[in-house]
Amino acid sequence: MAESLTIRRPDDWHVHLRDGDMLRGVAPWTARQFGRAIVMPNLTPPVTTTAMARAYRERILAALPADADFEPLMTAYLTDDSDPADLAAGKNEGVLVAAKLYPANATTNSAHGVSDIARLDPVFAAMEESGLVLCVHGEVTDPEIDIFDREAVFIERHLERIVRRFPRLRVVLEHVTTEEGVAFVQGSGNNVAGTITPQHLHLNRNAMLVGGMRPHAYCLPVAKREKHRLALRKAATSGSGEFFLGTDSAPHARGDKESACGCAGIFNAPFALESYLQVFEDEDALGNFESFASLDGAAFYGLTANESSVTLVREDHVVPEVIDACGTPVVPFHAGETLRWRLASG
Ligand SMILES: NC(=O)N[C@@H](CC(=O)O)C(=O)O
Ligand SMILES: [Zn+2]
Ligand SMILES: [Zn+2]
Repeated sequence: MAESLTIRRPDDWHVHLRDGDMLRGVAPWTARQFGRAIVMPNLTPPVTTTAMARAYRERILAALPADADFEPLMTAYLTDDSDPADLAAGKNEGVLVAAKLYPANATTNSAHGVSDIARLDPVFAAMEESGLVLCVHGEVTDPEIDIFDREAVFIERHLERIVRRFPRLRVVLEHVTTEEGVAFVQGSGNNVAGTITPQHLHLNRNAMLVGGMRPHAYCLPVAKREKHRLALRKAATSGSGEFFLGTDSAPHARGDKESACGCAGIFNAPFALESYLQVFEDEDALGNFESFASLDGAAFYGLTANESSVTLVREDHVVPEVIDACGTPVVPFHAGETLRWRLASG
């Protein structure tokens, strides 16, 4: 039984770092584990332009210790008014790495999202041309569609068309939660990939709803049936390059989650690697962990893997019940549970 594991320093291909005090409270947790991260733009107001992404990048760097070994990779939030020329310029100037498609009102701070996706075709064309990656929150918001079906329907209604129409556009189906999502990524060319969160590898919908409603297990897309969780575990641990690590760490104040209308999002940044690693060990796939965490995402984004490394050691530890994010209490994923691995050095 392996007692320690050393891998290239991993990257997080989907994270919410927020802004202000919350940013200062949570960004160090991500920078501790990851060399780079794709930073989501769903602030209020959202980060919609190259200039806003540049300014946000500066705020992130200012929120971290000067010696942090961390590079934020910036994204722009697509809206009905996105300017293809500005996005292409952002990519060419090295400010933007990706742009994010949120269907309007799909998730936290997505009220400005896109109302008619087909109208964005000129934007997708400019992204395909300039090499900007399209990151997708893949859920329809049609009130007729059951929340547990929203990912599968999004793929049918929108994603298949986008991928067919823009065959050179690199597309990431973020936080895949269904076997349909897994099959879509597997059935597409190598310009299409998926990120998988730790929570969707650990939790099914029973974990959220049986024996009491657990707001800290609620995120979007919502956890699905057990068969979907099993499909995700298989995809993540398979060693294929098309699925890679994206935590979707999404902190909300404890009071906003433990509420009559609780916010969606799970704060998993503090022990994300430990959480994923436990899954790889349980699936007998420790040998594929480095490729999922540290190699495949970089390769997809056309970046080289990090030079430095991190070591995880086998050591039981209890996850704190609450973490103080510069004055805001936030409940971390696995709060109160014992994890088997611990990040030793980075
Ligand atoms: N995942 C979530 O449940 N919430 C995210 C938004 C998102 O990624 O959809 C957030 O910003 O809080
Ligand atoms: Zn999302
Ligand atoms: Zn997210």
